[in-house]
Amino acid sequence: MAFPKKKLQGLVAATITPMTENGEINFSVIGQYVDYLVKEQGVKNIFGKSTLGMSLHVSSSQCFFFCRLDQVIIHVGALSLKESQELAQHAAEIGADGIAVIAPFFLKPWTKDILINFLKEVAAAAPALPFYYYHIPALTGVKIRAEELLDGILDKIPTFQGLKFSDTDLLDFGQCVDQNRQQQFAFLFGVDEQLLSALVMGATGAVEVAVSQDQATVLQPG
Ligand SMILES: CC(=O)N[C@@H]([C@@H](O)[C@H](O)[C@H](O)CO)[C@@H](O)CC(=O)C(=O)O
Repeated sequence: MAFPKKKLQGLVAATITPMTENGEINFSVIGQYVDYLVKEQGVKNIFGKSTLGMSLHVSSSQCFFFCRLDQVIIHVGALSLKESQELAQHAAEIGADGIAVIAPFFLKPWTKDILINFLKEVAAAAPALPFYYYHIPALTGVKIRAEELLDGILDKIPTFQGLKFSDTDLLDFGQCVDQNRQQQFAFLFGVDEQLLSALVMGATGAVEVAVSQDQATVLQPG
């Protein structure tokens, strides 16, 4: 498959994970939630199993399937490589448009090569899907600069298509953009407070929260 596929740009909504009072995923309200995102907020792209959706704290081997959207990117990061690969395969099976992965965050990769090898193995599990690296050092504790990671990344991960950059280091972000102008990468910014600056620097889009806490509460059952 030739990459890039459809370039991911503009608003990409990070989604919540609706829960029942018993702590189970509430699949029954997902249709209503998607209606809200599409009709009320004009959302066309989503980032599922996001940080906002507390994906790493929700027990589920299943990805949600959202239809009626242009692109659905599913986060498949996990501490175990095998689990991450299974989630990547599952995302491919249910028709996701791309997968994203954070760095493993307990026993951390301490060099770029170790991190790249982990990401490469996950990407290889879903070879037809565009791959995005989700850079969020404040939560993973993995401080390898995104600019360093992107250097030569296509040689290692041919499906690499972009970066979700959730860090306040705008120098790093700017270098990622500047040093990859020849590529068709998506640069999605994830720190709401710095979005304007990031857009000026060349962000192609943003992963943002498209639902307030009040609205999220409305989606919970009685
Ligand atoms: C990592 C994170 O949670 N980012 C938030 C921001 O709204 C973020 O909470 C805010 O900018 C921090 O002040 C959103 O962009 C949603 C998001 O990117 C995600 O859930 O992955």
